Parts: sequence; structure tokens; C-alpha cells
Amino acid sequence: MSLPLEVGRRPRVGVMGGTFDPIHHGHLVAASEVQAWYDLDEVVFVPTGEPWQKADRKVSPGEDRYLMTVIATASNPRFWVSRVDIDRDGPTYTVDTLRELRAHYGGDVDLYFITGADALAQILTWRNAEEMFELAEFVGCTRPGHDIDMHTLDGLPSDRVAIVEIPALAISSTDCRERVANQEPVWYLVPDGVVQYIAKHRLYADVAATSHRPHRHPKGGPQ
Ligand SMILES: Nc1ncnc2c1ncn2[C@@H]1O[C@H](COP(=O)(O)OP(=O)(O)OP(=O)(O)O)[C@@H](O)[C@H]1O
Ligand SMILES: O=C(O)c1ccc[n+]([C@@H]2O[C@H](COP(=O)([O-])O)[C@@H](O)[C@H]2O)c1
Repeated sequence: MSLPLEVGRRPRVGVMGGTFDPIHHGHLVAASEVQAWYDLDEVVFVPTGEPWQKADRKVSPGEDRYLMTVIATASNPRFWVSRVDIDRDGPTYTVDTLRELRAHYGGDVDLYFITGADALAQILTWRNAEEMFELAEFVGCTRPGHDIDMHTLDGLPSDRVAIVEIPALAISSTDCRERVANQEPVWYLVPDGVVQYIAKHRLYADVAATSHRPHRHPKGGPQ
């Protein structure tokens, strides 16, 4: 489902694809910033079905990632969540996502695919990259700890790729999963409803934990 879009101009829609295992405030801030910068009518969040570039690690069931994404985005009238990727069998390719979304809007739409700027450097390894750039413009959000070397953008069509600086949120899903496994808080890193969903469904309990607790300093400091 999506909003009735503004009559009289070609709709502008952001596409925020991600594994969202779990969705966190870094994702939400990126989507919100790009929505504002590009005056987007709406942003559709698309949880990945089978993220083939993450095949070496365990990913939570699509239904859990979909529901957490719905919970996280529910309060924003410009955000909605699509099942196109989790309902498609086989590895998820963005070119298929963009084709399906374009069909959903009847073809007459400008799509903006929102991604971490670091991910842009890998984008030529994605399936049918050339067609992807015809289907959407790509907006890379700068992300703390992932400084972008502009040379990594060589080879990308400059008229279809933009970089947007967003407020620094040093949050990653990996860190959230490790915190849960280690019984450390994820409050305020992910939306409140997502904290509750993770606890209720006992997600990430078996993830290898790495402690974030402060080390006890021999001469005192935080206890
Ligand atoms: N803190 C953040 N700020 C801005 N963009 C982010 C942030 N974290 C992730 N992204 C971007 O959001 C998209 C979806 O990311 P994904 O679901 O893989 O989250 P992640 O935190 O990178 O996950 P993981 O740690 O499991 O690899 C990617 O394009 C990624 O670059
Ligand atoms: O199309 C591809 O080949 C491709 C390869 C890697 C990632 N993607 C997409 O990029 C988005 C972010 O992926 P990830 O793995 O960082 O969560 C998500 O929508 C993925 O489907 C797409």
C-alpha cells in the first residue's frame, strides 16, 4: 500500500532496501533525511529476501525482519513497507526490486534508491547494474566509520548517483545483534517496539557476543 500521491506532478519515491536484522535508527534517519532533501512523496522500505552477499552468515526469518520494519516505520505517514523482496524466491537482486516497484506505481514514477555510501563502492558487483541506474537514481548516505573514497565511485554514472551527508549515527545491525546476545541494552538504538519484538521472539540470543561493557580501570573509573 502507498499514499495517494500528489496530483499534478510525477511521483518521487525513495526506496530503502536493507536486511534490517534488525532495523535501527541509522536506517530511519537516512530515509528521513533523503525524503526531505529530495522532497519525496514517500519512502518504501524493502526488507531483503535472501541477501546473497550475506550468504556466509545467519539471517533472521524474512517475516521477523518485515514485522520489525513495519513496527519501526508505523508512526511516519510517508513511510511504508513492501513485501516484494521477501515474497520473491531466490537471491534478492535490486534490479528485480526496482522493476516490481516501478510496475506498482504504473511506471510513471521517479525512484531514488537509498543506500549507505560505502555500499555504493560495491554497486558494480550487483546484478544488472546498468539497468538499475536506468530504473532509479542512487543516493549514498555518508555513514560514520565508513568514509567514502571518491575514487571508488569511478565508473558509476555521475548523473544517477548522489552523496548525501546525514547526521552521524554510529549504529549497525551487527552491533545491535551482539548487544542483545550479550544482554546489553539496545534501547534508543532501535525503536522501542523493535526492542520489545526482539525480546518477545527471542531473536539474536545465539549470536556470538562481544562485550561493550566498560573495562574496569585499575585506578578507578566507571564501575
Ligand atoms: N548507521 C547508518 N547510517 C546510514 N546508513 C546505514 C546505517 N546503517 C546501515 N545503513 C545502510 O542501510 C542499508 C541497509 O543496511 P543493513 O540492513 O545491512 O544494516 P547494517 O547495519 O549495515 O547491517 P549489518 O551490520 O548486519 O551489516 C545499507 O545501504 C546500509 O549501508
Ligand atoms: O542487486 C544486487 O546484486 C545486490 C547486492 C547486494 C545488496 N543489494 C541490496 O542492497 C540493499 C542493502 O543490502 P544489505 O545487504 O547491506 O542489507 C538491499 O536492498 C539489498 O537487496 C543488492
